[in-house]
Amino acid sequence: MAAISGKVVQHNLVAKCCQQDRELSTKYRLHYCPLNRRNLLPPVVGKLAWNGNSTMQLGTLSKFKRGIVYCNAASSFTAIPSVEKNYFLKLQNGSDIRGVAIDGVEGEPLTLTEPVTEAIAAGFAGWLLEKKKDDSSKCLRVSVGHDSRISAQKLQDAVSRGLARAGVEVIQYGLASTPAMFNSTLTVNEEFSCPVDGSIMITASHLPYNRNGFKFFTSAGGLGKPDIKDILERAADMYKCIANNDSKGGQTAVSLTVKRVDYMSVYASNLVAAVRKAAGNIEKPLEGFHIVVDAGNGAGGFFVGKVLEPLGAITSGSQFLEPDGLFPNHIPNPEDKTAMKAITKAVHDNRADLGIIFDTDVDRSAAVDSSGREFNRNRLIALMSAIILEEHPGTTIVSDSVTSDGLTTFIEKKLGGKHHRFKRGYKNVIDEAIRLNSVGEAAHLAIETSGHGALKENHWLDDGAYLMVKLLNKLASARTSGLGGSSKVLTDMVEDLKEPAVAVEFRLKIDQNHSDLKAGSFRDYGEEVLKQLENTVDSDTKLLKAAVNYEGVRVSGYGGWFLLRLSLHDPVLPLNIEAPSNEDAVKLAHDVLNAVKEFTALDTSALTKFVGV
Ligand SMILES: O=P(O)(O)OC[C@H]1O[C@H](O)[C@H](O)[C@@H](O)[C@@H]1O
Repeated sequence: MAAISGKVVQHNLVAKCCQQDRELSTKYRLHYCPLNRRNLLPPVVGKLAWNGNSTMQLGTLSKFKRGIVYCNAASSFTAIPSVEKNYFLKLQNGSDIRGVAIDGVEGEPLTLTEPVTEAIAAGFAGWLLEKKKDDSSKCLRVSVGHDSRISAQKLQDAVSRGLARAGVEVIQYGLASTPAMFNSTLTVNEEFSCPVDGSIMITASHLPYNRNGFKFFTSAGGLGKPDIKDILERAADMYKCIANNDSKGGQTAVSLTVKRVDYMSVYASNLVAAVRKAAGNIEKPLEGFHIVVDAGNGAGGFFVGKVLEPLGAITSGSQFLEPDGLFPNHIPNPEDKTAMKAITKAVHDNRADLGIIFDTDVDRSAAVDSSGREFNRNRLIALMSAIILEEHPGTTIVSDSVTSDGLTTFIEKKLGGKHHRFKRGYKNVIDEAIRLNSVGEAAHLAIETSGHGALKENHWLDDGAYLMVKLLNKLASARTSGLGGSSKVLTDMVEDLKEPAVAVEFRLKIDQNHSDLKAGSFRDYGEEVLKQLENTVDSDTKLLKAAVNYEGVRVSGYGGWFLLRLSLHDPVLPLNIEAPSNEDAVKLAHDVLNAVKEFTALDTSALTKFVGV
């Protein structure tokens, strides 16, 4: 743990340091704009005032004065282009912030610049301070971690500056997983400066190398859409403040303390403890199990050395554990076919008992059994449901909307649980499970086919590593109770899951510039497409609309089903089809195509190809 302090120097020197030594780059000296608490109440545009004498730390102020923003130092950037508020709002991606952090990809201009990042971090600090205003006696602390992206260090530095502007104590974790960042708001361990009041994870999950983004946490969980909007609005005002001061050239020297903490060791030791406990307090409950991990060069490599090996597992053949933000081997994403092939091959090549794969920031995962069968998508949900329903008989399993009919039958008929098929989006699924519990319906698992899975017992946190821990618990406890020593125990648990012969997904793009949109939004256009499809289905006796459905149009027919819905983020209508044969899948696709063909802004070429027209 290193405490670093510094004085103001030119930012270009900082940039040079960053280039010279990534590891040491946070030992910068920086310009600093220590907003006092007043700055962090909702800013009122047009009432910015500058106070060259105010160096008060946030925690020491007790009185609030709304509407006036005090800044007393210069920006750390030499030339800050002015941007509109809308620029910030466009960075919102559901309950995350996402943007382009590396320049050079055609058609993808840089959006997450350092000043923008700094303003976003200051916006979060402002939001957090307002939430914690009743606890004004202490200086707030915020942990910052990142995945393996090549822009990580640059953004971590900018985030730290933004937080420091607000007088917030910055605790850097370096390479970390998203769930670990949330956990740092709950862990009580003063040696590691925990719990923190808030946490920022710098990640863009499985998106290409040039993207990056932020997820935010407090002890209440991940922030939701309205909070993100609030933070971006604050950031837009903060940005003005930075740019304004920059143009005036004012600078004030203050020091910044950055603590570095190896929190991933704390987080991993909790996972180790959970498996040991489940196995009856055995020190090495996985001794003899051969488990290979594919971290896809993301942040998940820790799972081998810090979780599996202390538990006694053999991990030889694990691959792509070293962080590499160019992702040279495959996209770190369990939904990606190449990624799943890679871990399946590793299981075969090493004759392993189990394969585990994580996405870049480890909030998602999937597994592969010793025969190479995937525990992914519906099969992962089925396996997790089997485990959770053993622990909580009759409980409700909340899933996303693209889950199969076979899964419902499995959960309800075989496992005796209740399947609540809700909407796509991990936050939607988690929030729905929390809501069900609040109205008296017991739900212990919220899980998406994407590999996001959250358990009530784990604070409703979608944690890919924790999901895998539940599988390891099962392996270890089965062997302890003499039920065998291989992943067959897991495979047997989902033996009765009926899987469709054909499962396909088409992502039908809406051309936002097409005249057929009549200057309306792609969402309105997508809704019209869905309405049209619904009307067509209603008049077709071979098709049956799902009685209960929370998203898009879900229809049964020809022994299978389809779901057409609006993407959460993109101008896209994803179409999922599952059917007992290719012929039946084509029939379903054909019906959808017929219903939507007059929507000329919708790219149905892939669907047309599939039906062979
Ligand atoms: O609606 P889509 O475009 O299919 O995207 C939906 C997905 O978006 C993100 O990746 C979220 O993290 C997932 O939770 C969600 O399922």
